[in-house]
Amino acid sequence: MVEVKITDDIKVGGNNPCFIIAEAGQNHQGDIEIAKKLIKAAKEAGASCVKFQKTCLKEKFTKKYLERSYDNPNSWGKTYGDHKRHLEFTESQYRELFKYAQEVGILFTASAMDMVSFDFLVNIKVPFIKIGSGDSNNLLFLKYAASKKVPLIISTGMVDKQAVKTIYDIVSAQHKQFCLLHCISAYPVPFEDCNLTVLQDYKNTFDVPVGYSGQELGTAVALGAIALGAKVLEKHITLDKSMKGTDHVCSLTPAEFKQLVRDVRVIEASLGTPIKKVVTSEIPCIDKLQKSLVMGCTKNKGEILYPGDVKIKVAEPKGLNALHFEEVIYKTLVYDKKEDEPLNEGDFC
Ligand SMILES: CC(=O)N[C@H](C=O)[C@@H](O)[C@H](O)[C@H](O)COP(=O)(O)O
Ligand SMILES: C=C(OP(=O)(O)O)C(=O)O
Repeated sequence: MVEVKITDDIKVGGNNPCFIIAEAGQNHQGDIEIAKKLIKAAKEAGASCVKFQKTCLKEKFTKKYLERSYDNPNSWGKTYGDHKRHLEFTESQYRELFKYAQEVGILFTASAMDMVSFDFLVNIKVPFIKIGSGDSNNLLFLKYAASKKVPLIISTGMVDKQAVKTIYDIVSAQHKQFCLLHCISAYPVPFEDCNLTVLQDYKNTFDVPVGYSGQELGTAVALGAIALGAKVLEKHITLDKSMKGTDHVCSLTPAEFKQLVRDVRVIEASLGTPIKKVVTSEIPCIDKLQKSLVMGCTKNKGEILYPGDVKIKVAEPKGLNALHFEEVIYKTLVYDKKEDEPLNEGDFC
């Protein structure tokens, strides 16, 4: 069973608890104080890690793309470049946030949106690096990232299964310290597009931990992902869904995130074993309400028990488990029995 080692104490996959990433992304509005509040909120919500997005704009985008007009209610500038420059923290701000997260006591990382950002994140020694869906077709980058031998969490939005296989082959040729996240890149994702059962296919196909990065509204789908075996879960976190920015609408508030973490842990605890058996906690109910075999009428020693003579009731004291009904009928009573008396082994032959 492949496990991905994030720190000496934290491993992902196998029987380890689901690794829950609070994706602060760019919900900080370009304001480091809001970013710190998001880090704190992620910690208080019980997330395993808080994550931002690191971009070197001229590495990720062409000049022309950065010059294109970005005129919409979520924009922080006239052009896409102005918008992204407003949202991008400097390297020294990243170091400050990393340090703050350490003080708060939560793992900190970012998605590397390009090779320059990847190198920076390796350099500051984040515990793992996320590669977002924007790079799920960027095989050159994935190969480069894999060659650096740091743990990776790779999202697979915007591509099909064939491409995901290629990602798996490229990265696993270098090492198996990576996870693959099923993801649909829409903000928000319509529920009917989530295709959560892809997770089962990923589990059957790939020999690395799989998880889910969800951009749909609410927490129900994310919880479904846990039930389907997600070992990593990523959801956006925001201080306020009505803030300006593309991702706030499909993010969770700190209170919602906290509830999500609690619910994830409940589902994990409840998945248990696929072996159906009677468990200890059922014994009081068995004693109180499970039915057993009793006499349906008064009969004497030597008489035959016909179907109507044996009843199934909640009884005190109990008779044989009612599952044995068929084994009792047409047997001969060894003792006299009154109506409602329990029928036990040894009472018939
Ligand atoms: C695919 C991808 O990178 N998606 C990211 C992760 O989910 C998003 O957070 C984008 O950065 C965000 O939606 C971009 O918004 P705008 O373009 O308004 O800055
Ligand atoms: C784009 C990202 O993630 P995802 O593809 O999982 O939404 C990211 O983490 O930057």
